Amino acid sequence: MELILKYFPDLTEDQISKFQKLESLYQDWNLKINVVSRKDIDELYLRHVLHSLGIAKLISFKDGTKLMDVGTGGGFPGIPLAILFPECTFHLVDSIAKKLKVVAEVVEGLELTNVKITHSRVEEIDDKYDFIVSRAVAAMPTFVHWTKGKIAKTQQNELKNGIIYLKGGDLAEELQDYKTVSIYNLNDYFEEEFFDTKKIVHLPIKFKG
Ligand SMILES: C[S@@+](CC[C@H](N)C(=O)[O-])C[C@H]1O[C@@H](n2cnc3c(N)ncnc32)[C@H](O)[C@@H]1O
Repeated sequence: MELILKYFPDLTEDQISKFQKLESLYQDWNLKINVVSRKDIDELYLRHVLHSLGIAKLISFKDGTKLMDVGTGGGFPGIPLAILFPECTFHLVDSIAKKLKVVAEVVEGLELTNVKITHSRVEEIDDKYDFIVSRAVAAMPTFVHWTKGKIAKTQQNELKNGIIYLKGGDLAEELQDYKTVSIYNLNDYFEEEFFDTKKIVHLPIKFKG
């Protein structure tokens, strides 16, 4: 938890309490439904919570921003972002119901009122968002295809509406066709070795009505 405060020192009491509760909620639910690996549970705050919050080093979402987390799995990056941005709405989507059971329990345990959960493939979702966030779901061309038509026209934030994706490794080949893409290194924000290879990809998506 100190790790989160190290990089996000201005959290409210309510946010601190919610971040603290995450550990026991995930520990309990992970014993029943395994959604996070054992190693990752031991390093929940580093590998999941802080990694998810990396997005907040790139952009502080304006109140009212509408986001979807595609392939949220156990709730990452959606849950930590929903705690950090209580005035934004988060739609967490995954095609595997079992994982969403854990997400639902965590959302209930934290009394998060800005999170909606849907069991679906993202292709079936018919709505529009300022940003689609994600981590470790599909290669960018596939992901762009799946999320086509789901980005809102009206711009509320300085960063252009589109996809914000947490990715690792060498992205040059995967992203070569996207001329407007920006890549940010998470080790510019966080000093822990875990982030040395981790990046945030921002791909603005033009609205096509
Ligand atoms: C490797 S997990 C990542 C989970 C989470 N984002 C994280 O980083 O911890 C990938 C997740 O994407 C989901 N997924 C894959 N394809 C999907 C699709 N077309 N629509 C919705 N979810 C999908 C899978 O069910 C799985 O939970």
